Amino acid sequence: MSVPAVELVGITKRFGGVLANDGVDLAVERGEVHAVVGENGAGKSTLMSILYGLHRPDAGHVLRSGARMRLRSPADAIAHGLGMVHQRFRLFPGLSVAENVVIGAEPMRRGMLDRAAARRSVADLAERYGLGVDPGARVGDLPVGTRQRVEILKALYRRAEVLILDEPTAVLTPGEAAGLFRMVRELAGEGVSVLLVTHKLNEVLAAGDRVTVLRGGRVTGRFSTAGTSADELVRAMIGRSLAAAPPTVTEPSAVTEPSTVTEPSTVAKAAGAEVTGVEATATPVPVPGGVAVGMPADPYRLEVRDLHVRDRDGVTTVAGVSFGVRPGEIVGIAGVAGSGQRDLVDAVTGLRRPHSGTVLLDGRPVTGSRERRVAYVPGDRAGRATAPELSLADNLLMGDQHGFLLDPGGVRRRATSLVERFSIRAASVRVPIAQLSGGNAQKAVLARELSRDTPVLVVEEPTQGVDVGAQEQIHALLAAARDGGRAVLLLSSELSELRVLADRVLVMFEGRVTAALPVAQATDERLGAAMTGAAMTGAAMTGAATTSAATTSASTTGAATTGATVDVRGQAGESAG
Ligand SMILES: Nc1ncnc2c1ncn2[C@@H]1O[C@H](COP(=O)(O)OP(=O)(O)OP(=O)(O)O)[C@@H](O)[C@H]1O
Repeated sequence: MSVPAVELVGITKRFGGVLANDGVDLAVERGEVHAVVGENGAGKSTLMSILYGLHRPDAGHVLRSGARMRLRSPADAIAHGLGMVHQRFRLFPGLSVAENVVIGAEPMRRGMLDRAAARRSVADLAERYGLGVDPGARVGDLPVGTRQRVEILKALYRRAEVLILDEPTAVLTPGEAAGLFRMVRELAGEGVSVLLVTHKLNEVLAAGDRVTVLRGGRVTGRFSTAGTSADELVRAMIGRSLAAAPPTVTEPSAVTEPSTVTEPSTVAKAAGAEVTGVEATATPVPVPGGVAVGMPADPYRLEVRDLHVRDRDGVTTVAGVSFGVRPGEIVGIAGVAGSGQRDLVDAVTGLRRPHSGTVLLDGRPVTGSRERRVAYVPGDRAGRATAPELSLADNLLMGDQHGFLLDPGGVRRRATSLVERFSIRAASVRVPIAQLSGGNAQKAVLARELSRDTPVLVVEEPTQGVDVGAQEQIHALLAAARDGGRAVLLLSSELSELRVLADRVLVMFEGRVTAALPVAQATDERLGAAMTGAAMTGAAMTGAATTSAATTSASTTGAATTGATVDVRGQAGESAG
């Protein structure tokens, strides 16, 4: 047998009382795609960080082509031919692809950056590995999938022969993910070894050669992907099959208050805001107690009317979007990154003031804080959802502090109960949330927001970075929130997730809704076509008409104009609509 390209031997790493890696052995052959899987907190990131020189192990060592490496920092790892592509890219948006790739290792000519040489070598590399990147393009103008290739090019430019990819498809569309894996296979064919950390077992089985499974810091399985099923991997990961023991879930906070408004606004109807062809097919959702919610006749809990949002540079990112979400309904939003869905969510949650248009909760336009009526799980967990230096307990309470100000015992009790209910793994509720594994921090945010007693729930990428067992649990919780009568707006780049959870799926492209489909009609083909603007599907026809109809209506109908402008200027909007 050949000498492995890299070999981790007996790696042990503790963080205080937490044993993150416990005598881990892992060998990666030259030209092999080796997946590392395991539930949240299993120790995958810690192991990769040790390999990349970001953490020092307490015991064990790392061999490169059979020779022991000294890894004091990433610079040592890079010098030994290792490269890592993190989930959060480290690129300068204002610089070109070539400048980003060579930065820190620039070709110089008479003391100056040799731009021509930089472009040439980046173009050569891109060509050699079939990366399809224009070296002269400005990184800020590139889609996410292409930015990721720039990160990979950066590593290859530094002569990486072992590439660590940390959940590389978390930010990619299905098409981009397929492109990435074609490229990964190409790289492997050229002799590059790829370490792939992911929660997506279909990717592991499709793109990997071998798999190492971690659980509680130890290796619990080694597989060749040939002849291995996803279920075998799951059992090694979580100790059971997924179907064997579905989690029992109780709705954390059923919303019982009745809606205050009984009719969707006539203005909205006149403007075509109700996407009729699709609404009529909405299936009633039975709930315990025999009451059906989500009936076509139910008024909207959340309604968006002819919303326009502009970014800081004045560019329109949401261009006339209208839809409603009824109690007991999950409306999914799909779209390639940058299609306006993030700004739409910002406007719905009150984080961004729309340029025009209205957001209504239970029929009333909202202007100020939505904190107490809209629970929100942001996609950008580290940036928006948590205060990293605060404890897990404090983070579990954020937004709900008032009741607990004088009751530290209450804070701890509530936190402990959420930790149990959501199976959050942490040494204690007192540790800073930054010390939790990515998936466990994500579960904490979901626990906090799902347990808040709000009629509307807005969730972005709920299962990004969480393990398969937790994915199942989170899906069950979202379904329970829906069945308890909440209106749920779900943004997800996982089409399969939208299909499992949503009652209807809206697709956004260039700031508009290009498809509005009941879930039964939301095939990959239809969604894919709408995501690239190639087709207008189902009620999107109406949706497109909605834009112009609403504009006309807004300019000719006094009530509509009032509704829109009152909301935008932040004046008392309660009487409008
Ligand atoms: N800097 C740190 N300080 C304290 N504890 C840490 C630190 N980094 C990781 N841990 C702990 O080590 C354990 C392993 O975490 P790690 O991030 O390696 O897991 P993971 O398998 O990558 O999880 P995920 O899939 O959620 O990203 C967890 O219990 C985590 O809380």
